[in-house]
Amino acid sequence: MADRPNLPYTDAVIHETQRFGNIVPLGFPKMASKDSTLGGYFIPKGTAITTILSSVLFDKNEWETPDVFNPEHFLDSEGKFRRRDAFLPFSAGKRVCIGEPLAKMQLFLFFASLLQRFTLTPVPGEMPSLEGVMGFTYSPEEFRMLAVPR
Ligand code: HEM
Repeated sequence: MADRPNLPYTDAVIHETQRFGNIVPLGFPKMASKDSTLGGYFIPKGTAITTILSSVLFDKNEWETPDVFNPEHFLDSEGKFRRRDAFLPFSAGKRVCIGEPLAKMQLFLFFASLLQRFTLTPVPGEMPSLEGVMGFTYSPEEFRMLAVPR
């Protein structure tokens, strides 16, 4: 496992953006290949199943402020990055996202470089909506923002 990048707050903001952004709320449908029991529920062979990652990314028992964008979810009392078991935007288990390491590396490199060069702010009077658009993925409504060179 690679070391964590040495910018804990940036790292925490990116993780919180992934948690709050919840861009793959429903997984790809699967089918139980044999009779199984999961969490006390009997699942007969042939049952169609999908994950609902929103249920864990916004779980009130896991997150201090599940419905608020709060990078502190990923910081300990000394400001160091802390992993959270409920951070599962790439799902988990056998069918976990195969692109997770690549996506994480790119998100960090892209946003760290962007934020080193620009200050991003909303256009005055045009606060972006937090309501997303549901399709195959959950994406933000179109919005404008200002990128001011630092
Ligand atoms: C922020 C970026 C990404 C997110 C949030 C994401 C999320 C996910 C999730 C939740 C799944 C599991 C879906 C399910 O079966 O329930 C998945 C599967 C998958 N992802 Fe990603 N993904 C991302 C980027 C990528 C990238 C960059 C690649 C390829 C380079 C990739 C390739 C795949 C593939 C091939 C699967 C299917 C794996 C399997 O069923 O065995 N993803 N992704």
